[in-house]
Amino acid sequence: MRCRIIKDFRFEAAQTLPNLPGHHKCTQMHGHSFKVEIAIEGEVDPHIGWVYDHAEISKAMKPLLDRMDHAYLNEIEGLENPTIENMAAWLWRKLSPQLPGLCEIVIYETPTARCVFRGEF
Ligand SMILES: Nc1nc2c(c(=O)[nH]1)N=C([C@H](O)[C@H](O)COP(=O)(O)OP(=O)(O)OP(=O)(O)O)CN2
Ligand SMILES: [Zn+2]
Repeated sequence: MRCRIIKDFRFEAAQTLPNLPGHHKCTQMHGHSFKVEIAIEGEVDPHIGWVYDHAEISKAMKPLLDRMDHAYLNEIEGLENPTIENMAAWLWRKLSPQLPGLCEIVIYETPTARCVFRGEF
């Protein structure tokens, strides 16, 4: 049996988007309450009854959340231009070596705006 497991995370962070035209409001520093969904797909172990412990996802995310939460994202190496698209790609590069079956990362920067990334570089 194959299943997709999804774990949600939240963090608060500040950002500017430096590559936008100067008149764009997002060139000003501002903050978001980000939500991240990490999805893993795989075979369910027939004895244990799970793909793998979703605590493994939390473990892999912890150092990344520690860096991003209440941070100015632009100061993090690789996030100098922290659009949600670039943030999703950054997370993918960090997580994929540790999380077999990683299949989708969704980042919400507001309740109505999100990016879905499936590892297609
Ligand atoms: N494709 C992307 N578009 C935008 C991004 C992004 O990362 N990828 N980011 C932003 C800014 O971060 C901005 O702060 C988003 O804030 P928001 O209030 O959602 O901006 P809007 O004016 O577009 O939202 P409304 O719901 O229309 O008020 C912008 N775009
Ligand atoms: Zn923003």
